[in-house]
Amino acid sequence: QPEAQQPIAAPLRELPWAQLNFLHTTDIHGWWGGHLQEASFSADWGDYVSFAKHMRDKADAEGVDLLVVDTGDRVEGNAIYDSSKPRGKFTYEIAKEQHIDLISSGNHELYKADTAEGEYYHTVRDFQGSYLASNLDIYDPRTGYLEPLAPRYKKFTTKNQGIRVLAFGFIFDFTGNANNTVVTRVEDTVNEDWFKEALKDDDLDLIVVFGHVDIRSPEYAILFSTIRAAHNDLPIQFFGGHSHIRDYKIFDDKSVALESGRYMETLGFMSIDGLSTGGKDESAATPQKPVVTFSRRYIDNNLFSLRHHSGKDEKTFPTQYGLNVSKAIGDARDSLDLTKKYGCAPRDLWISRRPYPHKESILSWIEEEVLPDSIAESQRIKSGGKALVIQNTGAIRFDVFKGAFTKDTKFLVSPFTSPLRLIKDVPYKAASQVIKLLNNGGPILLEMMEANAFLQPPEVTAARFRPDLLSFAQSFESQSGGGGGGGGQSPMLAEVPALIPGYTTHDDAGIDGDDTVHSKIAFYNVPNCIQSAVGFDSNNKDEEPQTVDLMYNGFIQKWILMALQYIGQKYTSDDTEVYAQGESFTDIMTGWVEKHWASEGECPK
Ligand SMILES: Nc1ccn([C@@H]2O[C@H](COP(=O)(O)O)[C@@H](O)[C@H]2O)c(=O)n1
Repeated sequence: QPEAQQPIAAPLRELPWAQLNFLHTTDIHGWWGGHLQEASFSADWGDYVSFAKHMRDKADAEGVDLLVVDTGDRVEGNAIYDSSKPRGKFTYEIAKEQHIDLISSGNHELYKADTAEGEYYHTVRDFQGSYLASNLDIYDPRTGYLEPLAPRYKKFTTKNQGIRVLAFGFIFDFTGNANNTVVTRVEDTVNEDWFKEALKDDDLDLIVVFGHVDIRSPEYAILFSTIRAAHNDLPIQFFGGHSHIRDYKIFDDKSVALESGRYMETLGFMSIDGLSTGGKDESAATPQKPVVTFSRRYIDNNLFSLRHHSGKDEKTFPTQYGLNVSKAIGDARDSLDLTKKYGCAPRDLWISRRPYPHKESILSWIEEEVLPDSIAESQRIKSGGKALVIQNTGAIRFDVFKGAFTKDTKFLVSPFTSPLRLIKDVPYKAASQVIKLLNNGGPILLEMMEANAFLQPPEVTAARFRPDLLSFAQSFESQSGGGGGGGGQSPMLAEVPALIPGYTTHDDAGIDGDDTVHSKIAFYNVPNCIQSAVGFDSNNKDEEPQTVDLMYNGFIQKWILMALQYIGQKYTSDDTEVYAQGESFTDIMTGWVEKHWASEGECPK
């Protein structure tokens, strides 16, 4: 994109090409334009189209194969999707310009009935032959009959090596979908006849399981053990998503899983050597080697990396097709007026690069400034009312960088449309317990685990399977380096001068997965929810009110009501109402920025 930052040269690790190679994206969430404010991730979907073309050409020239995979959550999280009317107006047209061999749905394609229909009418059709839905059905909007959203599985033979692949496309055991789709639990799917039949095939060289599933989840554990029981020596390659992190899991010596981050930051590269091949004809068939070798690389999505890995330069990298896609993205951005400025952010605000609470925590900013200032303007507070306002941290999707706070920023931080809701005059003794139940273990958290529904940012939720992700020990002051954090550097990387802060992934294969050698960024735990007291000081016992309005993001209503029930307060959804004719947190935050950060002209650097 014309406004994107220039990529910065950095030490790179090469791509480990092999007999079968994959490019993998996941959790793009509408970031088709890439990251305009971050040099490390400044390439866009058009650049990825050019890159994939060069990679396919290279594979063809060397007689190996390349498959392109996307594992869902392409929607919600960026103004290109969320601010267009209808939502998705540009997204489907942009997405379909990439050639994708294996594609599946995420949970964000299913939260709303119209988004699932968008998937059915656009993406499933645009990627016919590639889209799989092993455990996902939709009520056909034309007939009303429940049908698979797409074929359950597919078997195909790769173009150059003649590798016979059986592929499945899954979604995790998601329970928050609208009622026009049905997700079958993975533990039930593996007992369905079609799944057992599909596995009864001896003419296979590889099974690929791809999906919107955390690679360390129980769902993938079940799929691994079921498939391994049916094929004790067959290589199985998993691709996952949903937790927004880079990760690689080794199931056994012939099965691994790759997860490739989020928001167009990462292009996952995976390769396998030593597979048997059925051959394009029988005489070309080859047996599986005694050792099957799997390798992975997480590519930072910027032009420095993409040019290097495709062996191209500034002139030879862009294809005409890729340039057209980039232009279409730019035109969409212009037509949505995404550079419209609401104000100037005076400092960086981070979701998890700073501890909470902290002056540079976006959660502290919302809790201490945005919500109290904004809700204090309401008639009920002005006329002496008091409120507790609860916001789930997972609804805050991205950091704010010092400088212009634009329409782009608004939707990156808070893309969701849920209105703020409230229950009037809840006894304070009960209302003040709710946040504790939502944050501190106990029955509500068990219910959330059971429903696979979490309130934190996904990358923080991911840490439940990976405690090493978190920088627990350090205090912010004790960390080296400013802007990028820098806590907990490994001795090896700390000795390399002037590295750019970025991903330093530690996965089952070690610490050499990232293509770009970076210095480490701190990553802190955050609570499920934050809470603001409005109209009184919650730290002053003398100001304790009798009752408060309990306000919350409408997305978490189920959990608020459940928490109240546990405390003995029997409220139902009939007792709730929308705040300010349905104003969303997104609108409230933007209004606050316009009022408090307004500024004419360029923002100070
Ligand atoms: N309308 C929505 C949808 C989701 N969230 C929060 O997002 C987090 C999960 O995100 P994924 O990308 O992993 O699906 C989770 O914390 C949800 O609470 C939301 O606030 N509003």
